[in-house]
Amino acid sequence: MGFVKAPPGVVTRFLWVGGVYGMSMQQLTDIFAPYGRPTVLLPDPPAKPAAGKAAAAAAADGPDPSTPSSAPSAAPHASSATVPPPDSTTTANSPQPPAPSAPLPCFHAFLEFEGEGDAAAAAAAVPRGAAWAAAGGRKLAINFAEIWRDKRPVPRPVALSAAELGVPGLALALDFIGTREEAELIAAVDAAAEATAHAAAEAAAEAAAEAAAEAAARGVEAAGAGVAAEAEAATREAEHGEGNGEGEGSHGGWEMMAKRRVQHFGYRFDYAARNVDPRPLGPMPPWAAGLAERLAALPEVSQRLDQLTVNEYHPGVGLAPHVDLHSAFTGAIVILSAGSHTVMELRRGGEARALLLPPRSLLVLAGESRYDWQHYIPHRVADLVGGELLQRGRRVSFTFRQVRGFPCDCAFPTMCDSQQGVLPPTRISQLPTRGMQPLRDAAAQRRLAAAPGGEGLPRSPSPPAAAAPGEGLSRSPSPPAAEEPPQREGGGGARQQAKAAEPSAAAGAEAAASLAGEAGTTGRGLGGSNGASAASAAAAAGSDDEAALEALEAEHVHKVYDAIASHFSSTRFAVWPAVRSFLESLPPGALVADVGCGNGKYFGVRRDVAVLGSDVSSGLAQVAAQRLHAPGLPPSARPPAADALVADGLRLPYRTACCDGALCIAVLHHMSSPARRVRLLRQLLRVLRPGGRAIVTVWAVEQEDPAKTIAKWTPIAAPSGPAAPASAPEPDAGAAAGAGGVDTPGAASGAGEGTGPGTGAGARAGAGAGGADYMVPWHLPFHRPEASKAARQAISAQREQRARRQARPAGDSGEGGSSSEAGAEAEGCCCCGGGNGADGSGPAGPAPRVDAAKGAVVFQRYYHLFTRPELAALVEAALAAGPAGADGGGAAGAGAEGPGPEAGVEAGSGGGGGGRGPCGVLEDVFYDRSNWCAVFRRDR
Ligand SMILES: O=C(O)CCC(=O)C(=O)O
Ligand SMILES: [Fe+2]
Repeated sequence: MGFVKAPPGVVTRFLWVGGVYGMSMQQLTDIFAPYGRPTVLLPDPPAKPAAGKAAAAAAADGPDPSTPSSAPSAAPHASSATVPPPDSTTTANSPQPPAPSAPLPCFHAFLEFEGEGDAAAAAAAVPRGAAWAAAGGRKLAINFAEIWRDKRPVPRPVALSAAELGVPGLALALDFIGTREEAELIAAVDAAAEATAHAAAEAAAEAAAEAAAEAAARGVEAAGAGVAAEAEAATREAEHGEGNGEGEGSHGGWEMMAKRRVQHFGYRFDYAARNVDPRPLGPMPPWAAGLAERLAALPEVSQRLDQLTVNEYHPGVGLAPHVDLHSAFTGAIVILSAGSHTVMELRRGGEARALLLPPRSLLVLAGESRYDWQHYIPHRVADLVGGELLQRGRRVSFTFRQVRGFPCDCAFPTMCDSQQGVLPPTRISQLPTRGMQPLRDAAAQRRLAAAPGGEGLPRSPSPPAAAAPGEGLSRSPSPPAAEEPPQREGGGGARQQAKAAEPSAAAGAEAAASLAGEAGTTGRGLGGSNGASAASAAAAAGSDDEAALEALEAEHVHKVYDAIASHFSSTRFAVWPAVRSFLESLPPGALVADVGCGNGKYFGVRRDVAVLGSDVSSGLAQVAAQRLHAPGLPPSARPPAADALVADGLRLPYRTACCDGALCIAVLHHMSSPARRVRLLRQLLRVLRPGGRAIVTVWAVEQEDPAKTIAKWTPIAAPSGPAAPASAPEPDAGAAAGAGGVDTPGAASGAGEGTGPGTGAGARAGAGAGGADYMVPWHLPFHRPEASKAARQAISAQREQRARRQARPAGDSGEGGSSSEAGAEAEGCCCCGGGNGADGSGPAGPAPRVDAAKGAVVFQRYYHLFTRPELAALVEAALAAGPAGADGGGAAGAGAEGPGPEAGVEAGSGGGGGGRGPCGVLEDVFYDRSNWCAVFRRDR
């Protein structure tokens, strides 16, 4: 226990007084006597260099690098500022306390007062930075101090083998390489760094000459001088052979981190962005490639290793706790130690274990040890291992990994960034400006462009042409542009992302503040219910007003997915077993239409099947397209045989009968009327060839965890009455009914009446057999880059709506003025967009809103939840009606689909099969984790 300066703002009864050297204790007591006669406490004498400075360092291991220091902000001073506790101050370390009148041998002392008031008065009396007459003209520095209890951890026992450590998936091989190879490897990385530095210096010199010549030619002397000076600075920097610490890495060449240096080969890891730069750096040098191959062949590894990070640690330097980003690297992490031992610790939850990594040893982190435990190296100069003190020397570690192109699907979601695990931020990723500065000037850009292996390296070969899975398929008019990573100008895509993220957070905050202000004026809070204006959506949902339905879906499905595409995509990666087994049931070489493909997560599930993905949200189609051309894919990886385009599922731009299979996963529930659902299913039937099969999944009314789902959603009451109870007819009833044709969908709004065999009620069953409509929120966190735009839009939409409401004559609450919902809007609800009929602004239910408490922009998505019989009956109805266009003539062969044909069916013409009965069969309907799934086949 001792004392340290208190953090700013903390007032205690102790004062830290600097500048006391040569004063006596008596003098100090006298000066401060007017404020309560404090006791003077002296700090420890400086520690004697003992057998163990290192021993002390090892035993009093520095605080865990990841946890905030147990001492307050002045912890670095702890050892020098430490004094024994008051009762032993003058005995423990100073057996001969100085006489009261003897000059003090220390530069600072501590004063203990009776109470905080006395200490505060004394502190206030000391002139800041000026001579103080009462102290004999000395300048005293003054601060509050507080007791520091030494909470430094006792060093934990260090395991010597993987078995002893006992973390599954971890393997340690001792003496994996010999001393000669060890020396060669270290020499190779040093040489690589030197070569890079040299080349960069030459390039910089060239650039400097070029820039100066250019400037001189232009006769702009001043500018020329400026450019030349910059270029010269760049040369100097390059000559030092180190990056500028801002992550301008290259292929080889040391990058300076705070305390250690790193080099990257194959791909560069950007510590500021905390992600791998997807652009390959070029082939690894032979020494690294050879080693990578050898390691890859180990049974514990068994995977290609295409990325190498070399870390250099000097004694006292460690590494903060982290998991290697799941989404960036796949499979095992392989670490070869050279030059010196170190101790690596692994921790999970409150548990931590330490393992000795001797020089020349090989560590493999796989499975649980790689995905679920953080690893780190305590910052020490020596390690106490089995009672023996091992001094650390320069350690160079070689960490080999495989870059991953797709989100992680591991079984350890806690630490999985792909699965929304909470990754503690690293120090570097929190630095406010680092990694965001644009490259300073053209000369420096040229320098980087010219550096071998640097920014100017040719990009990975242009992505292979996407598979052309069918003849005569029309693509979206403008193929989706690759979204990320942006072209970077020396600064890197990650920097741009980081930059983009900053204003978004700011915009979020600004948005929140702005709304908070407005909330004040309306007298309403921010987080209110959406129920009020959800009713306006209900006016459209389930009705037969086609324009209103389209507008509802545009607002509450398409626009939302466009706005949240990349965030949504980051949460969608798990391949559903049911969909996988459906895909596996298809013949090799099958062509599959993935209608509403979202981020394209089913592309490539089967490498011998071509998937044609389409989505009405161009945002999601872009994400899916990016998957095909992802620069993150290692060059050797074959992209899946797939393509992505923007298309409306109700108007699929494909030839009739061209697909062997169809996926329609989590799409049908976004269709806002029974007729539109049947239309979508009939489109699937149309593109299937006879014998082709489809799987359709929808959200079920029977949610597995209703408290976390339905209870949080906003129900939309059907305009013509409440949804039917779940006691709907068994599928067979609907199936039987379906054979007789399809009723007018308008009739379906008579939902809840129940349907029975012989009523020809397939579509009617689809409408009302227990299903229910909801608005389901999506929270787009402020820190997402896309949140900035969304927040601004949400705010301006809300302002407009408010303005419209205010402009309305008093008492006019709109069309629905008599309803309580409209009433609520008329009061000026600021938490939801309202909008619809109430102010004639369109189809909207709740508009996106900024929720300051949740730190997110909240969107509302329209969903229709299904019962089993309802889904079954809907499919039966579509089978009975036949493929889209079958009854409308003409359109089917044209490869394009107008609304006409369905209109015929919807109008009740039914019997698309020309009275020949259903065109196929419903093979199965089953429940899978809150979803109903139907598999059906087209037979003719
Ligand atoms: O240097 C080491 O041993 C560990 C390196 C590491 O964990 C990393 O680079 O992610
Ligand atoms: Fe690591």
